[in-house]
Parts: sequence; structure tokens; C-alpha cells
Amino acid sequence: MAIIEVVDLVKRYGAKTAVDGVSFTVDEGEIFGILGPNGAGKTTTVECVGGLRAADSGTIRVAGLDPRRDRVEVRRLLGAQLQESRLPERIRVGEALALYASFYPDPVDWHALLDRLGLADRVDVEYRKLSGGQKQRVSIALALVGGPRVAVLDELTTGLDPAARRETWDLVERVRASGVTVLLVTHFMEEAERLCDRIAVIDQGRVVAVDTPAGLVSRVDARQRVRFRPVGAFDADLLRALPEVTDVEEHGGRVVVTGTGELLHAVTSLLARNQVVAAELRVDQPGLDDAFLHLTGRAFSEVTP
Ligand SMILES: Nc1ncnc2c1ncn2[C@@H]1O[C@H](COP(=O)(O)OP(=O)(O)OP(=O)(O)O)[C@@H](O)[C@H]1O
Repeated sequence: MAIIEVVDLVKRYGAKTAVDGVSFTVDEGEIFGILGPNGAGKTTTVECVGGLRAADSGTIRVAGLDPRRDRVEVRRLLGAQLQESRLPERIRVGEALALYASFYPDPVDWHALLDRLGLADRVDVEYRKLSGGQKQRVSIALALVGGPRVAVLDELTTGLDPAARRETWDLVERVRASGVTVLLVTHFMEEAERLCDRIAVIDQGRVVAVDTPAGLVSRVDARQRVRFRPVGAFDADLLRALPEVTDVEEHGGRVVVTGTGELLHAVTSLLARNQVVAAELRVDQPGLDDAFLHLTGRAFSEVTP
């Protein structure tokens, strides 16, 4: 069942159309990603969903409610950790939680929440003294303290080191396991691929595709690449004869084989039959960045610094 429905959302800032006819639905219980490069319109979209900005046109429903007309109810249903939410430097973690809890009629037990988020021993610590990962966990706690049905998490792991990022991902999975639907805004391919059940890929204010990560990748040309360095003499024409192989390139003692189907199996079997040892064997599978290139004609790395 859809808990969020967005139909033909348009939002302009003066002459700039930041969101240009965006539509998607989020099912209850899923982690739904909004993935796109900087400036694609992701934050504007979720701010409209949360009722923080008025759309110029289009319809938004959160559990059947209009975020602007039914603002009070939607605020209770939807816990937002928005990109810009900053806390006063000297506020203590416990004070922040108590303050946010006071905004809601039926908040969760915030001590238990901090415990669940691994912040129980930070209750009396000032916000400014927390690490980047701890600050992000506090912002997740603030998004959850009202007991929402949907948590909106915007650029959650920007600025975190890889270990803190992975910890935060585990946490998002736990949030979903507790029954909360997650709307996750990100410009990290890996994050979207790892966490999301479905993803809306947004570019220049428009949705270019909505699908599962695997579904997005499967739209890309199914070619794979196998790379290796043969130890000893090797005739690359043997590879060219394989039905799975479409191309073979040789550079400086390395071989790059492009093809489809069971390419890796075909190549390694042939090498074994010919008693060739393949050093530095690697397989490149298409990923979400290839899907983005395929969908938009632009490489993600070109549009996101
Ligand atoms: N308050 C504003 N006034 C004018 N233009 C804005 C405003 N907020 C955003 N924009 C512009 O609208 C476009 C979409 O911005 P938005 O923040 O929604 O994108 P985003 O995909 O979330 O990117 P980022 O990850 O960089 O925040 C950008 O070109 C941005 O410069």
C-alpha cells in the first residue's frame, strides 16, 4: 500500500524550475531512495512532501493527507532529518531529545531510542563535542522521536568516513525493521544500491526512472568485462572463438575480454583447458553509475563533484 504519493510535482524558485513534474509512490515498509546529482531537486521534493515548501502544482498525499492543508497531522506521521537541520552547539543530546519529544502528542521513549542508536552514554554530552557519525545518529533520533510512520533522511552520510557510513546504513536498516518507512535522499550510488528497495533516479528536476537497484542496472547493456594478466604464452584468438565473447583487447601483457552470458565461466574454463594461469583476474559488472549514464546520457561523476 502506498504511504506517499507524489503526482506531477512542480516547484520553481523564481525563473528556476527545481522540480519539473516529479511523480512516484512509496509503499509502506520500504526504503525508497531519491537518487540524483547535486542540484537535481531531491531536497526540494522531500521538503514539499514534508509540507515545508508549497508546490507550484501537482498533488502530494502522505497517508492520504495533504502536507500543506493537513500540516499538523502530517508532521506527526513524518519524521524529518533534513539536510539543514542544525542544533545549537551547546545543547546536550538529552536536552535536544526532550525538546523535540515535547513537540509531539505521543512521543516514543527517547532514552530507549538513544539506547537503540548507540547513544545512551552521550545523553549529557554537548552536541558540538560529538563525532560526525554521532551527530548523524542524533539527527536520526530526532526524526524518530515523534514515533513517525515515515522517516525522511536527507544526505545522511555526507561527510562521514567509510566506517561511520556503514554503521549509519546498518541503523537505517534497523529503522525499517522497526516498521518505519524510510524516504532516503542521497547522491551516493553505493548507498542507494546497498539500502534501497526501490529508487527514483532524478536528474534536472525530472524522474528518469523508478525501479529496484537490480532493475535499474538490468536496463544497461548487459555486457561484462573480464580482465586478467596471462602468465606465460597465450593466444588471445582462442578467446575470440568463444560464443560469449564480443571483443578482446590486449595492452601491455593484460587482456580485457568483453562479452555476455556466462562470460567468466567461459573464459576461466578455456584458460584452465589450455593450462594458462590468469593473474590479477577481475570482473566488472555494470552498476548504478552505468545505469545513470544509460538513463541520462551523462556520467554521474561528471555532474557530482
Ligand atoms: N531556496 C532556493 N532558492 C533558489 N534556488 C534554490 C533554492 N533551493 C534550491 N534551489 C535550486 O534548485 C535546484 C534544486 O535544488 P535542491 O536542493 O532541491 O537539489 P538537490 O538535488 O537536493 O541538491 P543538493 O544535494 O545539492 O541539495 C538547484 O539548482 C538549487 O540551486
